[in-house]
Amino acid sequence: MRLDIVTIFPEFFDILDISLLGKARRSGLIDLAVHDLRDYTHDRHRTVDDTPYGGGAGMVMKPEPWGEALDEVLPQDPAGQQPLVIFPSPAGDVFTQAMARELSTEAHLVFGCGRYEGIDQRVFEHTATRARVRLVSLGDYVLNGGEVAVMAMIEAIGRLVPGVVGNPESLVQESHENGLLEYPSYTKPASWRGLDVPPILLSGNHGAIAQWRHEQQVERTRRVRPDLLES
Ligand SMILES: COC(=O)COc1cccc(COC(=O)c2cn[nH]c2)c1
Repeated sequence: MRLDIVTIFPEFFDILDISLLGKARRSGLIDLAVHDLRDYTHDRHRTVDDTPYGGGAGMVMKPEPWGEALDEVLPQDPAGQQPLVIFPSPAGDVFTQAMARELSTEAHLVFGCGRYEGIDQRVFEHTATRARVRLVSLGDYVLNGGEVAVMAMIEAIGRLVPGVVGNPESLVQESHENGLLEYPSYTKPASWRGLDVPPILLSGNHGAIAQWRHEQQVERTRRVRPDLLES
């Protein structure tokens, strides 16, 4: 999988060189490139924003730098499948585990990190003439920019790319993988500060343990996220 990120804070993504994704990058499973939007400006101050037409507070990201950055990142002659360009936005489709699973099968993802009051609307319109474009929301709150959202999405997507996580089994019993929240987990010691591990987990009866864990998932989901039981 090829990942490109366009941002005015490229150093924000240095952390992707370590941990799981660092290993996936070194093994060639994931090919990541970060692009500084300011490298596509031509004035002395490397300006990426300007005042909004129609007035109002704040600044809007200029279309020209985005156009030139995406000229470089998007294939000129999209022979194969068109890349998918994702812009984090409060106005986007909500990011879910199902979306992460779907996106983990893409060959080429491009992430555009907005800042200020947003990106000039024509960037989305023009990019849609040469790639698939999707606005994606992490939730109903506002961040100062797309970088944090992109980091979260890359982690959620990257760990689903075959080979990135050592034991694929560990991806199954997870919150949201089977539509339910995960069961509570325990490890040694069997008793800690007067708190004991549920005896069923020490019984060695794997059928009963699986049943208990499923019951815990349903009970926790009903209590914390009843909306997940409706779908
Ligand atoms: C139309 O989209 C744009 O112009 C993108 O521009 C911006 C501007 C500021 C902040 C962000 C980051 O996204 C969020 O705040 C966000 C995503 N999920 N929940 C909150 C993006």
